[in-house]
Amino acid sequence: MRKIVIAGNWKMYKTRAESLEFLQGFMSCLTETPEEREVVLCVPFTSLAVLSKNLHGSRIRLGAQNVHWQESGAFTGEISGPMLSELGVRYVIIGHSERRQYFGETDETVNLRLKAAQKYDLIPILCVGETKQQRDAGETEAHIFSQLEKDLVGVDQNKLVIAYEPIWAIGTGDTCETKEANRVIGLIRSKLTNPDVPIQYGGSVKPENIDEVMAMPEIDGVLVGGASLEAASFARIVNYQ
Ligand SMILES: O=C(CO)COP(=O)(O)O
Repeated sequence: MRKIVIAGNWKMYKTRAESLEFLQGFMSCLTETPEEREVVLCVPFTSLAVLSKNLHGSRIRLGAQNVHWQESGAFTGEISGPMLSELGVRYVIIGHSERRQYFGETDETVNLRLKAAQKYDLIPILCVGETKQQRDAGETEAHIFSQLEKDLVGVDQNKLVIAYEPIWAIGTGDTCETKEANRVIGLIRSKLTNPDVPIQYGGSVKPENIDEVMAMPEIDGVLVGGASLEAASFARIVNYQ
């Protein structure tokens, strides 16, 4: 059976104090959530330590938003697998479209980061997705298949989550039609050697559309940006019907 993974991607939001405040509110809303749903908070590096300390004994998992492929070295501004593992981090987002677009991340570096994450016992959440231009040109499938082919070379599909995030649906309020997201995710699954890899949908997921998204048979969870920043809103998403 495929695992359900509901993850928040806080991006570059929340100070340490704001993170702690969120956690207190969020934990009080989580009591009813079915145990089999994995709940993950992918937070800025500066909030990892304080959340790790306060998550002790909780079923919420901690996630980071990037990891370098070397164990240590002269790589200013980067973070390594052992640094994250030591803090109790279990998941790490890799290849988010914002990293690919603004920070020169390529399929080659994404591949290196995926393998490094697994080496240090972190479960990577690999993000793939097309631009509006690619969609309009009918290139959605070709683009995503090319990303998967390059990104997944040598990656263990037993320790992996994939997020389908159409770039045009991120932060725009313009959600991909749930049936279309379900179709693309089915295509992604057809390219994997392990059909049980959880595949999430990401892009303008909010309390108003979560039930419809999660009713789709191919969708195994969500990667949520803006709506994960507020405790009640993310709790409603985690507690989908
Ligand atoms: O990029 C995203 C999650 O990684 C999606 O962001 P939004 O939910 O704000 O559209």
